[in-house]
Amino acid sequence: MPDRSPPIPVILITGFLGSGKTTLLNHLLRDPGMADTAVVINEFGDVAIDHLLVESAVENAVVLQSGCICCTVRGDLVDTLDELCAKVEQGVLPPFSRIAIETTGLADPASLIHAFLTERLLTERFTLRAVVTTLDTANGAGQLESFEEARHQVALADIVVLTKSDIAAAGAPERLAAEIRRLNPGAAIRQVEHGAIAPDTLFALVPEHPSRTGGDVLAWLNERAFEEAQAGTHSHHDGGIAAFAVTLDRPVRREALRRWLRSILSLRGNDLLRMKGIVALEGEDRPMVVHAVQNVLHPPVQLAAWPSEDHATRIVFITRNIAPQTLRNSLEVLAAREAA
Ligand SMILES: Nc1nc2c(ncn2[C@@H]2O[C@H](COP(=O)(O)OP(=O)(O)OP(=O)(O)O)[C@@H](O)[C@H]2O)c(=O)[nH]1
Repeated sequence: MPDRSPPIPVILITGFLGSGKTTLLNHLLRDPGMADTAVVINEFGDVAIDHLLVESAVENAVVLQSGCICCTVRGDLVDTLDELCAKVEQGVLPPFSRIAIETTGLADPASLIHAFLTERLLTERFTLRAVVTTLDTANGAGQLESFEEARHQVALADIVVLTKSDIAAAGAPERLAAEIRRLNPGAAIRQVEHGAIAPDTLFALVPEHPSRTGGDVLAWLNERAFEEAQAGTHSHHDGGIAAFAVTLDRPVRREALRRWLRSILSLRGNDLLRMKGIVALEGEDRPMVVHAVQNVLHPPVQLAAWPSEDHATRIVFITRNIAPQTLRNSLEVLAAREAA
């Protein structure tokens, strides 16, 4: 596959066991606009079943059978996507212009996201367009309370699709949406019955990752949602997950930012579920966009210009067992040192 072609977008569909991933995927694949989608379905256990349930694009489905995608992702994912590209080159499979990956219900999507950010064979050819998490409205609250995987799936989502509201108690979608906003204030939330949503409508909910060429950085950061979440009440069933925004009104030196990122990721990377920010650099009029998922830092991107009048540094965090004040303090120390 030529390296110069634009990266192929990847849609990651995750969500707890039975939450409606396959139902949603089937519906999306029925849309003519999704005809050139390759589907990768991860199975847990010896017997691959889910790919039999995906109705369309079956000839493009590739099943990872060597266990849970979240444990063995690197080799498997690279091999699988390689195999897919090779089959296209050999004319065995039709060309595709996007990939949809359905994970097992017990997958922690962090390892997959890591792979797409760090694995050269993947970063060269693919770009993660959206992480879509299905959450069963009837059972979601209990799953979030009992299973760390379910909390991570929600914390790392760009879009949470609330399924099965047709069979849930009255008020359940609103209660669950409040819980989701607390875990991941930046995620878009959409109630969908039996997977019935058009792909264009679904993906319009996610701004693309900002790059040198633009992108809606303010929508991507969605900092206001984090501030509102901070102001809200806190539950005792959150597994130590906190979502908050930190702002700094003094610019920081490029080198100091680099050191702060390195130390925070190496010391607390595992508990830093997600970090996104726009940073004012001392002596420079173009801000830096930073983005990390656990201990993996996406290469920082310097934007051509500030996206609005507000030139303050804003960083949003979703953390596990890290007090917001700890991160706030470390950033303030960074800024104060620069000012000294
Ligand atoms: N009533 C109702 N049932 C739904 C809805 N969405 C999915 N289902 C049903 O829920 C069951 C599980 O859906 P799947 O799409 O197989 O869920 P999944 O997340 O792929 O399941 P696993 O792959 O086993 O983790 C199926 O019987 C679906 O028909 C919905 O919005 N309402």
